[in-house]
Amino acid sequence: MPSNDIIPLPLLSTIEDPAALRQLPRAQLRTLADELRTYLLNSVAKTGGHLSSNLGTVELTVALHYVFNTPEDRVVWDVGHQTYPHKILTGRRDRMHSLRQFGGLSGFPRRDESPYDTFGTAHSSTSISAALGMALAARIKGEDRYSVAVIGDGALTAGMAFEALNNAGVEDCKLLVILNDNDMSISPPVGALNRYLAQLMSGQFYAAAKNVGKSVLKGAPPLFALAKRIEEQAKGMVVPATLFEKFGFNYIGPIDGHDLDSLIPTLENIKHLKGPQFLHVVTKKGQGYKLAEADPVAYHGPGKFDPAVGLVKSTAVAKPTFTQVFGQWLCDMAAADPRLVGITPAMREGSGMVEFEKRFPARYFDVGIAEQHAVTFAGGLACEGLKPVVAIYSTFLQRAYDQLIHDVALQNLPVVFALDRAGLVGADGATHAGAYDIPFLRCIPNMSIACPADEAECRQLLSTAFAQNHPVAVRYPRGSGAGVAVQSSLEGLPFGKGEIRRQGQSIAILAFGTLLQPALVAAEALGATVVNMRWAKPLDTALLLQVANSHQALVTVEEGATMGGAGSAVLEALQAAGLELPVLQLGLADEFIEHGDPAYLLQLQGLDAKGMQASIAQRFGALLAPAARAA
Ligand SMILES: Cc1ncc(C[n+]2csc(CCOP(=O)(O)OP(=O)(O)O)c2C)c(N)n1
Ligand SMILES: CC(=O)[C@@H](O)[C@H](O)COP(=O)(O)O
Ligand SMILES: [Mg+2]
Repeated sequence: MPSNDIIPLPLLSTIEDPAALRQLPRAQLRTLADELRTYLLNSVAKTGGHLSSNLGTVELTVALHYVFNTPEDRVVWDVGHQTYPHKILTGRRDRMHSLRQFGGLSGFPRRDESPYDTFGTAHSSTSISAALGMALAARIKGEDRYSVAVIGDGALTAGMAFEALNNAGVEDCKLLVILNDNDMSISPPVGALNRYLAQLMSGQFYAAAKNVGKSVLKGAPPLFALAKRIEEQAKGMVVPATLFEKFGFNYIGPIDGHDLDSLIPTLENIKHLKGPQFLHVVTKKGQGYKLAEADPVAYHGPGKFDPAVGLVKSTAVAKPTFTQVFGQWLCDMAAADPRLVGITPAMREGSGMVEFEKRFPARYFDVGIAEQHAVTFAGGLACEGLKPVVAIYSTFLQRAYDQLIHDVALQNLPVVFALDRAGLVGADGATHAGAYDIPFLRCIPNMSIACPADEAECRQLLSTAFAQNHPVAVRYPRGSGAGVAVQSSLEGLPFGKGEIRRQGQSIAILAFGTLLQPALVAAEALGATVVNMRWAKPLDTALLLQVANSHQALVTVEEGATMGGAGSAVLEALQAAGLELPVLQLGLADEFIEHGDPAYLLQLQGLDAKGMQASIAQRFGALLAPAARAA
């Protein structure tokens, strides 16, 4: 397929903002949506990004900006991974080539990027709460505008979405919740809600009302109101109210989310209704690009590809990622120990659990986007003598903090947390960075935190964690590491023990996790000692004190927030031992770190070998040998 530079996009190229879109005659919107889809596909093929969800929201985006007076009317996109069409129509078309790259457009809505991005999202299931806040603010301030939340069927499974529905259903405000139901999360959706939506869709008990509704929705508002009453009577007689009506919403749908002739009149009519409205829209993930329609999972977040060819499996022998190392360990340990159960909150692929599900279906639990539930559920399993492994991205564990404390740690339950995406993640940026887990975990009693330095240690420390009788988190980053060969043994490393990796003098670098590799390089130039600490909690205090007593200065290194992190733990331990020794803490600065190439971001944080060397030389230059000072 030719690139966007040479594909003629006569209509799309005239739309610099939604006001221009609203000037178009309705008859032209189909053409606009087609051009938008073409542009989107070509653009994401060049940058990589969340493709299939965006292909599925093209018509909905056109319809929303056409019918509503954005940005006066507020549209909040849940997760926000489906907002590329929205970005293209709201003045950012020409910057799509910079998507998810350093200094470029974010892959998610950002209030500082555009007034049309009404709320920052990326973690799911926040849209209804935020839109309700906006709707009630409008009511309080006497402003006449609509607030719209667009939420997917996957995101709707989270408790937070239901907390918001529960609150919204009794409020008299201009709130519209649009359920974008594509019958997919990242992987196939799970749970009873999904079954219920399928039932609604099957139309078995809703067909009559729906048909009445459909003709009504195309009519003028007064007619609509009349027919709505007929519809309600019909529903009252023959069908139970939907779940959403029980919550106090006026339920409308399901309607075809790719049919602008359904979407636009329906939305126009909804604008005249009073009270909270719930519109059920049915879309297809990957719509309009056959390969993505056939495999929406693979095209959920692909890298760059040629749209004419599609995704191609690389034949090069690649280093295994930490995720793969975890996935293999999980299967091996499950084969060895029947007590092991694996839990994922809707991240089967990302967390490396595809094979585990195939081999151990009875011990595999995808609980949906429900991190809080996942953690407490693990607690329950552990109470009964099972050994739960919760595979969860560091950033998403933030959701389940109280559950971690109250339901697991306080009861000292043996749950293993396989914390993937610890540290910087790259293209997803600040919302997804696993920057805070060491600080937020290490203050919890009973909790331990392992920080493997490479792939081999990752497997070993998972085994160590699994052998404990209390909660342990093993944190490892996105992608691959040093490429250290992983052994097939399930033997663990000693609990809470580090090791000296390089013996130097004057200065000792204490590395926590994968930054051990650049630390070794920096130490070579500086003549410094390097300690692979392995555990942020418990700290190997014996080793720490031994090193502290034999060096003049310490440097701590971690890919996580410096504030309150492993370096802080070292300071606390030194203080407790009454040792006064200068310590330089290297880690992520007290700022949100934007999207970009992870290696470049680490460099900007001074966490590559050169950066570490420079910081150490600057702070402790006087302690270095003259040759090292000059290097
Ligand atoms: C709290 C949280 N957990 C997990 C994720 C990862 N995640 C992003 S999109 C997604 C699936 C969302 O499904 P749905 O809302 O139906 O949108 P679709 O991808 O189908 O468009 C998941 C699990 C997240 N962003 N936030
Ligand atoms: C939107 C979202 O939360 C996920 O799709 C996320 O972007 C996946 O990240 P990984 O690519 O690291 O699995
Ligand atoms: Mg979905």
